[in-house]
Amino acid sequence: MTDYETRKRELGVIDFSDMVTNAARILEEKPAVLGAIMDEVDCVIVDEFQDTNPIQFTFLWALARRAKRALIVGDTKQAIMGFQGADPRLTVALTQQFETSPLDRNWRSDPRIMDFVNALGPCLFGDDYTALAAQNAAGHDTALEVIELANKRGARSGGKPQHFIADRLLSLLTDDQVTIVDRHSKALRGLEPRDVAILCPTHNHCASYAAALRALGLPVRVAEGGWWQSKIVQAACFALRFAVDPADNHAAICTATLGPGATPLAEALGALARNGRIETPELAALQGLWPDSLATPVDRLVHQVIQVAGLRDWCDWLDDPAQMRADLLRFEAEAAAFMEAHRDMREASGFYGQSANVFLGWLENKVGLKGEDLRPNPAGAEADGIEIVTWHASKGREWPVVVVCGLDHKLDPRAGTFSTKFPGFDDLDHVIEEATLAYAPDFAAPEATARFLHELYPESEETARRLLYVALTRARDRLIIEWPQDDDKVEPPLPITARRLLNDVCGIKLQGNQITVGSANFPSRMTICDKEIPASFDTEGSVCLASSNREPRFAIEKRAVGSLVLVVSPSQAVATARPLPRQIETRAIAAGVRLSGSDLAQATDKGTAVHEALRILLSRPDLRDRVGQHCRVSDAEVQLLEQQAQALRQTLAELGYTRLHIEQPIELELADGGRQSIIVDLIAEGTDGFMIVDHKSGPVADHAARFESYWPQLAAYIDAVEFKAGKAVRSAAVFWTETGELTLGQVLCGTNERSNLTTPDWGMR
Ligand SMILES: Nc1ncnc2c1ncn2[C@@H]1O[C@H](COP(=O)(O)OP(=O)(O)OP(=O)(O)O)[C@@H](O)[C@H]1O
Repeated sequence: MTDYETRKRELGVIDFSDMVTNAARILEEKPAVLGAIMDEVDCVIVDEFQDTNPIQFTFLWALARRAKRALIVGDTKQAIMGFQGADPRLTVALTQQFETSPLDRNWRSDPRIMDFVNALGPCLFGDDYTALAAQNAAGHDTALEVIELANKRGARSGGKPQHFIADRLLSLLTDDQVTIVDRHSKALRGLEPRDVAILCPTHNHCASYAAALRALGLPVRVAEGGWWQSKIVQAACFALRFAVDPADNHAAICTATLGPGATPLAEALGALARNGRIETPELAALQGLWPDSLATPVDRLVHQVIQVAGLRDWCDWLDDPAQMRADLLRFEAEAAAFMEAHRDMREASGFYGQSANVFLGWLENKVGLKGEDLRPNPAGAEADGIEIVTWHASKGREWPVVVVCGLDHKLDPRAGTFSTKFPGFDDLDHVIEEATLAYAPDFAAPEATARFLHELYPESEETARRLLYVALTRARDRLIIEWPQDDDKVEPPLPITARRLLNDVCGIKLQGNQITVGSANFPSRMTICDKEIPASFDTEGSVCLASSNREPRFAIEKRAVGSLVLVVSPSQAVATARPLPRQIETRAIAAGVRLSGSDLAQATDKGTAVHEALRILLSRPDLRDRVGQHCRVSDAEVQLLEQQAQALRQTLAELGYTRLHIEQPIELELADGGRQSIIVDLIAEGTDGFMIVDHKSGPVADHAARFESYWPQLAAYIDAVEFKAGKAVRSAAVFWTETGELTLGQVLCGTNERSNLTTPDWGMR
């Protein structure tokens, strides 16, 4: 661990837990920082407090205890993140030391579900359990249901639990009599797949239930995250990183080992150690994209990377090729979205520039937001499907109909895992200082492992109780419990399962059409399953809920897709009908600026900074003092850019253009059905026409030749400006920021006709 810490320091990097610990340390050691933050905060609110681990707590506590007001919301009954170091005793300690106001009402569930949960509560949590009074009226339909399985989950023949659940959901969804209360209108309406969730203990369970539902043509949303971690997406990310920085060894190793070549890790590391480089065809092809990759727009670069690394073909060799292709398509779509996202929007969320690394940071940030990591469904039109989530991921969520599955899953402590131990929580200011890390070793001899695991059983059982509580409290209208066969194990240690908790701890009994808990009876619909696979699976495919052939109620309506609209960017135009100006002259108008800041490593970042600085200096010279910090450029550079802005203004005025339109957006519909969305850096307006100026931040040697190569782009701007403004563009210019020169030419054609406005010829430049 010490070596790890030292190495991190040497490399100047931090890991995820450092982010929280360092932040907490800064607040502790630098009162001025804490003061500056707290000056801006009126109230600190922490939700889902029971899942806060003590490291996070130290950070949040530093804020909360100095806040003018603090509100902490949590429920120890739902503390299920122990594996991340959360300790429910922290919540208990807090409730003992501060004023609390218990929540004793429930606005979610049908009272018949709540009565059942309230009967189980004291069995699971003892006297600490506060019954929640249901606030909603009882519905008209069944609220509790049990599906009792005849087979054990592992039985080799007959139907599996997922078949019976899928079969039951199919009948519910095709029965017009089944209704639920619409959350918004409060009116009764028919049940739809999106109203239903299946809660499973593990991701593997989720996958098997999804497969069974799909086999019956039921639409499914496996709401587990995983797109970002999908093999193809990770491979694409690393390949992209490598394409913009072939010296990035980490990206090289990951691309070589993850990607199509599947080089063994030892081999890749060996090659790196011996030769300082790994040689694979993919890496060679990716390296070939460099250094052009630094200046290629990200969406185009992503496309090139996928092509040269052969990622699309590789999908066919992976498990679930359709899913992989869908994942990869989303990656491409995200690159396009990144390019299209308005610069201000990106910058507002802290992402400057358009480089590949900024894109990956932007994407990672986006994926981290709730609900953004879902994998696209390869079949499409599944957004309205039945959701399948783990018990853990169901926390905080709710659905009209919830099926709780996998009560037979073992929740025993596991060997080879770490846990955090805290001696006490009396002194909330110093909880972390006494903490220790405990490890449950995994020995070859099971009895040796068992000795260590033995003492973890009580804690695991507590967690199992809370997990069960979370799962049972997600339903609004109908709670369906899959009731597995017992495992028949009688010798201790008995496995910890939710089923055993319900049987042995709560004393649940299933009798006739009711569930009995102690002396209380709860009416419930009982289905006692056969051993055989349900008949609906014999006629596989004949049920017409398949995504391509589903009734409109189950899917997005089927309709012809209109012809695609081409969105065109003039910077990609490679040809124009407009003749090149006959005379092209270049004038030096100011000193050149070449940004040197290490913050702006990529060519595109530098270009963005120059454009942004000129935009501000031309349109809001009064904000000059804030340009340096905003654009991450030095004072000396701001001064040069300011001189350039003044020189531009003056030169344009001398040419007769006194009114400037800075970064003018223009949106056009083209005659051939395309759309053009452009931003012209500078449109200068004079009495009898316009001059357009485009800033270029790269080096320039042959001005006239470069002007000519940009001419299709400038011509597209001219067309657009003439069409929108109805006045002629008299001249066009490129302002080379690196040299402070202006290259300009007289525009030869007159006012454009709308019919002339067509998609510029574009392709790979
Ligand atoms: N005062 C209220 N009036 C009507 N409906 C409410 C009210 N408060 C909450 N609800 C509804 O009750 C449901 C549960 O609310 P919410 O998710 O905030 O509860 P919670 O305490 O966070 O639940 P849990 O911790 O079990 O996930 C939601 O559908 C919410 O819209």
